[in-house]
Amino acid sequence: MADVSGKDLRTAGRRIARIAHHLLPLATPPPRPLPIQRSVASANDSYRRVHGEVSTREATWIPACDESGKEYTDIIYEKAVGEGIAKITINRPDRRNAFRPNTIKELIRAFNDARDDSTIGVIILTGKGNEAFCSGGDQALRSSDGYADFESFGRLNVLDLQVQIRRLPKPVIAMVAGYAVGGGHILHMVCDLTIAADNAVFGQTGPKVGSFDAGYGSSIMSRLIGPKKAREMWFLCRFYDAYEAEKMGLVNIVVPLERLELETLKWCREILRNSPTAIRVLKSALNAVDDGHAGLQELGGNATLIFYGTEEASEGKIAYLNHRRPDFSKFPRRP
Ligand SMILES: CC(C)(COP(=O)(O)OP(=O)(O)OC[C@H]1O[C@@H](n2cnc3c(N)ncnc32)[C@H](O)[C@@H]1OP(=O)(O)O)[C@@H](O)C(=O)NCCC(=O)NCCSC(=O)c1cc(O)c2ccccc2c1O
Repeated sequence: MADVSGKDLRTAGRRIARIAHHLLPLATPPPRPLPIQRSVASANDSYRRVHGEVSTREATWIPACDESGKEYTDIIYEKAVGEGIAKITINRPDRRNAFRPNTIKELIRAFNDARDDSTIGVIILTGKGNEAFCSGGDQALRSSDGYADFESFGRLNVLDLQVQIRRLPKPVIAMVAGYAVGGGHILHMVCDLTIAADNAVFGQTGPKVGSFDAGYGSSIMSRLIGPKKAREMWFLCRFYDAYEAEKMGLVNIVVPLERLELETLKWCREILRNSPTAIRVLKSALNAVDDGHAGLQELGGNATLIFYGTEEASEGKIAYLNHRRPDFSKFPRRP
């Protein structure tokens, strides 16, 4: 009998397995990959023992205003009592929360306030009611040079809002119930995270109504879902339900409509447990490559911000103010 080594046996075993695989009846489905686990919910790791469960209770919201003290008409701006969470709600439900220039001006004011308020760590953007997050620009106000409401000239000021959200050094979470379409779909895409209710519907409509967003609306989408799917979304203008959107990478999680706010609050509270500076730097780092010079500026600004808190940076400033040479000799030149 021939001398068969262990290696030969293993090779033969692999070949037989390969052939057997091809011979399997077609009806036998290949093994399904295990469902992706969202987070490891080990009940007893030391982090959980120290920090406890993240609360899923409701928040107590109080109306907020910005330094202008002006009333909001198109949005609702609120802060959660004692929580570090701001909520900005587009409040035009009878228009499926379509935005007009004034809506965008108010959103910009509220986002600025939430950015400057050091008690706020996370911002939720949402739409009033369950029918729509936002249906984009108000078509009734579209003119030959943008959208015009109280002014005689048109605007595309939603583009300024998109940039503001992208550069805002705190996480912005889109909380989506109902339609997020057209410019509303772009708004959720520029947010850092999207929590979708199971009734959410996503899609672009621009080419159907003679419009397009060739800025973030195209480039961020392509990054999020890939160039082929982005073409599909823009060229065909189909709508996608929440689960399809989740598969495409457009949303982080789909939850029952009635749990939408509680789940969003849980995500906010989980973020708020973590280091605000780490979150801030990470947001700018995650955007840096795509945002080019503006991305580097944001990331670089964070480096300067952190450096200003050091003794080494202070030495430079104090020496200048005291008209003496700075003594940097005591600071290490780290490898
Ligand atoms: C969102 C819908 C799919 C919802 O359909 P549904 O059947 O549930 O509701 P209705 O269609 O009956 O709507 C109820 C009510 O709301 C009005 N409405 C809804 N959306 C808008 C809107 N966007 N503008 C104006 N009015 C709206 C609707 O007319 C009804 O009013 P009634 O008086 O008749 O009761 C469906 O409503 C829908 O498809 N809406 C339109 C979506 C759309 O095309 N949006 C605009 C795309 S363009 C855009 O948003 C845009 C965004 C940008 O960021 C840009 C950036 C740079 C350049 C251009 C941009 C741009 O154009």
